[in-house]
Amino acid sequence: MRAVEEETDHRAATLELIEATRELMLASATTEMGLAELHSATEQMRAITAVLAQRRRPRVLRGDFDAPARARAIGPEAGYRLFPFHPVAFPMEMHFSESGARASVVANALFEGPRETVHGGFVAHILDCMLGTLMQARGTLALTASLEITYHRRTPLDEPLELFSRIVEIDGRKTIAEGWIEHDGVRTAEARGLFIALKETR
Ligand SMILES: CCCCCCCCCCCCCC(=O)SCCNC(=O)CCNC(=O)[C@H](O)C(C)(C)COP(=O)(O)OP(=O)(O)OC[C@H]1O[C@@H](n2cnc3c(N)ncnc32)[C@H](O)[C@@H]1OP(=O)(O)O
Repeated sequence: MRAVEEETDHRAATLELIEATRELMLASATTEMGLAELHSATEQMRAITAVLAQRRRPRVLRGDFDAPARARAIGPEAGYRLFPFHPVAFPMEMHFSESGARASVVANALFEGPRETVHGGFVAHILDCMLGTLMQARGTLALTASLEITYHRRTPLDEPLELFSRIVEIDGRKTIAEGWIEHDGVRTAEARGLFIALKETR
């Protein structure tokens, strides 16, 4: 067991490590350096992996469940970063109002599907995050029961994207939420999700 202060330092250091990992993933996937640099970088990366893998936890670190609700209580000026410890999750920071949420993102080359376009699976991931985290910010522990995505037009890479979500209807344990992505003020994709509040408490 680590002491509380050490734990805080360890999480902060892990955040930096994950940020560096994201940068490494993008650089690796897009580098045009020569053979010698590629072989050397591969060797160095394997050495780093060997060090880190000596002691591992079974799962990726998670944030505190109540953190989005705390950000919502402060207001839209407070940002909540999703999955900061997860290099594969789409990096985004949400801002909550009384009725909804928004975020501003840019999708880089790692998220490409069709040429110059965000992969449809990542579009769904982004929108599920916008809806699901809004539920979480409202203090509801719920799972996505269904998620319908409509792809109106291509969502471009390397361009500013605006994300939105809001609650449409609440009926007992069932909540319908919707979200959308805008580029240059035009909707590229929309989502409508059904969320079921779990019976069990956390
Ligand atoms: C790439 C890297 C990623 C990093 C990611 C980090 C992840 C972080 C994670 C963040 C999370 C992000 C979000 C995620 O990714 S959530 C993950 C994806 N979702 C799941 O895995 C959910 C799987 N499903 C279930 O567990 C159960 O089916 C649930 C819990 C949803 C309901 O089972 P439960 O036994 O509790 O409920 P019930 O049967 O008593 O039904 C209750 C009511 O609901 C109605 N109903 C139920 N289902 C449907 C349906 N499909 N359409 C229409 N209606 C439906 C049903 O008719 C009834 O209505 P009524 O008769 O009362 O009127």
